Amino acid sequence: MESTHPPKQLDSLLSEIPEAHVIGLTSRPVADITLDSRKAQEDTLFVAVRGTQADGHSFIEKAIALGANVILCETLPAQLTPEVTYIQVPDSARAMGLLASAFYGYPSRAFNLIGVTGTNGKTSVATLLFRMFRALGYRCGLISTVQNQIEEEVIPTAHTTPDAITLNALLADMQRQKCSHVFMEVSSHAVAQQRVAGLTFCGGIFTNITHDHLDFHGTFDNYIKAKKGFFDQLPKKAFALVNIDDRRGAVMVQNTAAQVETYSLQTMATFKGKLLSETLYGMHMELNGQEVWFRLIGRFNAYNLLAVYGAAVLLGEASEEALAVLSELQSPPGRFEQVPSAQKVVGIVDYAHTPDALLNVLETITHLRQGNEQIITVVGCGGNRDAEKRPKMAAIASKLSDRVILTSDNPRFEEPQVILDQMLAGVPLVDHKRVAVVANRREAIYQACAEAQPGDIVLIAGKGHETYQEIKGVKFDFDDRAVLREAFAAMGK
Ligand SMILES: CC(=O)N[C@H]1[C@@H](OP(=O)(O)OP(=O)(O)OC[C@H]2O[C@@H](n3ccc(=O)[nH]c3=O)[C@H](O)[C@@H]2O)O[C@H](CO)[C@@H](O)[C@@H]1O[C@H](C)C(=O)N[C@@H](C)C(=O)N[C@H](CCC(=O)O)C(=O)O
Ligand SMILES: Nc1ncnc2c1ncn2[C@@H]1O[C@H](COP(=O)(O)OP(=O)(O)OP(=O)(O)O)[C@@H](O)[C@H]1O
Ligand SMILES: N[C@H](CCC[C@H](N)C(=O)O)C(=O)O
Ligand SMILES: [Mg+2]
Repeated sequence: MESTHPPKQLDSLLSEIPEAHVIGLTSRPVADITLDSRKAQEDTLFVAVRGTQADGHSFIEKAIALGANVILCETLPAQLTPEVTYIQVPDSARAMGLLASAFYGYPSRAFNLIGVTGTNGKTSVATLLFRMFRALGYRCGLISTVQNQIEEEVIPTAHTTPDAITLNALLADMQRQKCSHVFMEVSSHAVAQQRVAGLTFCGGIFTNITHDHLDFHGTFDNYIKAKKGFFDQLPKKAFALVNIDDRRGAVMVQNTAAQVETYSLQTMATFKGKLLSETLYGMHMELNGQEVWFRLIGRFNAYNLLAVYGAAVLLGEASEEALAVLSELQSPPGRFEQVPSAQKVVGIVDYAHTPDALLNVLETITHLRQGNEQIITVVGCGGNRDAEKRPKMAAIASKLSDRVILTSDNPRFEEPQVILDQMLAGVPLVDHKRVAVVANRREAIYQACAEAQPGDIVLIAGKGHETYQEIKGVKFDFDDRAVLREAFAAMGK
């Protein structure tokens, strides 16, 4: 994002990073901060970060050639350019977070900032909170996988949690637009890469942790550490609201300074819920003794609703009013989104792209099925992402569906057939006869519709709200909901 912010003096920023070793002038203007050398301009501060593909340190000269006057780095170049100021720090990503926050005038201190972390449920919880607080009359901001939003204004995004500079620029916009509450997803990548360093949160929420992103974190322990890192950073005044039914819930908050509060469907907790009954249209729950009907379904959504309710109460909202608003809210786009058909086939598009999410969604569908209707699942796994989840997701799909069509998700730079072979390897031999492989996602959805009889349930999993399919660096238009609707119509279903 290009900065529209007034220049700052470097001196005033340096107090954020007392550990820094500085070479060169410190009384000079900083017009912008960037971590991409290609975006450097006159008076830009360039941050050299070691990434997964490249080392930002190798682009220092390029940034200077484009006008960068300050370099923030971990290792000094062998040759220093005389007119340039070098700031050497042990962790440039972390220093960047602190500087970005100061550069934009500490926007996160201007409102209530709530971060949501966990493998699944972040978008659901953050979006429900955003919609709920707007309905309660507050001016709100949202930072999520689907989109960023300031009140009515939608700002497209490519990340769940943007980099520290983009993020602080966005938060500064939210401050300018007088938001009082901002709800954001905090991905594990974001914590590991220090994208949220320097932000002041007034609350953190932990939904759950299950298998995902082992390609990036290496081990499950590292993945847990990344998520826990978020709670370790919370200030004393903040709340840390955790799902205590998750095995790792207690670990998340063992070193936090924040006030710990819990939610649960199973045990004593600050916010205790019970799922009383559910249909395809909603569920009936008890929350701290109050019975409420919600428009969302699935036990996983009972957890999400508890988290949202708990956060609202911790933010000072009256319990009855909060529940009244919450009971009217619909699921976010692509989360258990139903696509109706004339012949009463039940179409469901869901963003389940982890083993746990797929299991939850299929268990919910199994629980809701009335009799002999078939469950037909179309699912794939993304390329250039965790490969270990592929056989697991296929195994879950084949165990809990009558018919499975394995297909492509976003292949990115991988060969679709290689991903499909890895998925198929997880399907027990006895189940192979119920599993088809159709690499083309559109054809796979059409095949599922062709096989569906009235009353059957067709689940299209993995891409939810996404409106593209990414193949070899190109994003082609593709929307599961539109294709499913089109397939139903084409077949007169
Ligand atoms: C794995 C990962 O998180 N990658 C992110 C990371 O890129 P990277 O570490 O690979 O960067 P790199 O290409 O190695 O380059 C290193 C540094 O050199 C710089 N560079 C590079 C080239 C050049 O000419 N000049 C230059 O200065 C780059 O700007 C970068 O600072 O930093 C980049 C800049 O912030 C991100 O855009 C990029 O996101 C990529 C596109 C991505 O796909 N990320 C996904 C995995 C992600 O972050 N997902 C999470 C959500 C996951 C979830 O919860 O399900 C998210 O929060 O979105
Ligand atoms: N609390 C939950 N527990 C387990 N599964 C959930 C939960 N909430 C949602 N899901 C499932 O996970 C999918 C993704 O949900 P959501 O988008 O809210 O998660 P997320 O954490 O934001 O994911 P991402 O990491 O991609 O940002 C949903 O489509 C649903 O299948
Ligand atoms: N935030 C997740 C989204 C995965 C969505 C799925 N459709 C895929 O492309 O793998 C990721 O970047 O891993
Ligand atoms: Mg999300």
